[in-house]
Amino acid sequence: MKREDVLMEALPYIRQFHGKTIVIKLGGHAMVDPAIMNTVIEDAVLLHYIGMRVVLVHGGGPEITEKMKAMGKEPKFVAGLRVTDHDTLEIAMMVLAGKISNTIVSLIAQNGARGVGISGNDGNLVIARKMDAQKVMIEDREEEVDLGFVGEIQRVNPGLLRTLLDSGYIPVISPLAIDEAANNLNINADTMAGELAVALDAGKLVSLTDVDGVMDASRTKIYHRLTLAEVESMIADGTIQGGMIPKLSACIYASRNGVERCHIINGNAPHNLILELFTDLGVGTMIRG
Ligand SMILES: Nc1ncnc2c1ncn2[C@@H]1O[C@H](COP(=O)(O)OP(=O)(O)O)[C@@H](O)[C@H]1O
Ligand SMILES: CC(=O)N[C@@H](CCC(=O)OP(=O)(O)O)C(=O)O
Repeated sequence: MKREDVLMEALPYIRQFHGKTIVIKLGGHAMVDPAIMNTVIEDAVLLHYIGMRVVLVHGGGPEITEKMKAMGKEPKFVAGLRVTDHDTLEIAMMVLAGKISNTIVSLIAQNGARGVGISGNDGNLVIARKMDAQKVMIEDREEEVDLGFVGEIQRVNPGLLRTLLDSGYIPVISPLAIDEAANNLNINADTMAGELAVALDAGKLVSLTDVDGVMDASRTKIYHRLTLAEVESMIADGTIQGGMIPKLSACIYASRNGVERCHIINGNAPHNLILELFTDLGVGTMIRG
């Protein structure tokens, strides 16, 4: 393709996205290589400079798991959610709101923009309640498992985010929330990103992970376009599993509540974010209602 054709393909998208809000979720599995992570932030800063209102929500599951193991704790997940006791919550807060948030904010500064790291508990941004015990099958019996300090989001007060965006900052959000009694709660980062996208009337929700997009059951074929009905049937028949479930549940929720497009892309290949947004075919999976 000629260089001018590349630009011409991108220009209509640049015009279309100007002024729109985009919530970008950086999965823990998409933040393993610092050099590629830098290209993701380069892309996010580019989107900011072409006039998009960029909000970053980060995960950090693998790093929380690593720190738990180093402290002799065995991580446990139920339906993709981490069982979070008091010590695990402290580790999650250190890793998410401490190390990862600060790393992303520095990368934004290195790329010439201004990031502000906040958690869902800052300024009562995200109010949650402790999630009810979940039913799981253990051998042949159904048992209830208490997830501990894991939150179910009740409401979002996006005023603080709007103020930051209006002032030209890129907010970087850690997936923690606060309950009515001011306890901190651990939230799945994809769920958090979906809720924030809806609260901000975002045009787009993009989730960066470690696979190219939503794949078939044999994990050999990627789907570039999926409808909500197709996603629901792939969850029901078990094609979509594990950490992909909260990701796609967030897409379903966001799409049903006004977010125009949701994308799942691989964050481990350089510049996939702009390739997905500014090319006709894209590189990952785009979901629409
Ligand atoms: N149908 C599917 N297509 C692609 N990946 C899937 C699918 N079902 C389950 N997965 C798994 O979901 C994982 C991504 O979720 P997760 O590990 O939670 O990532 P992240 O830390 O980026 O949020 C993939 O690595 C893959 O193993
Ligand atoms: C309740 C719950 O599961 N919280 C997640 C928060 C981080 C996260 O979601 O990170 P990824 O996006 O990298 O998976 C956890 O503790 O792992």
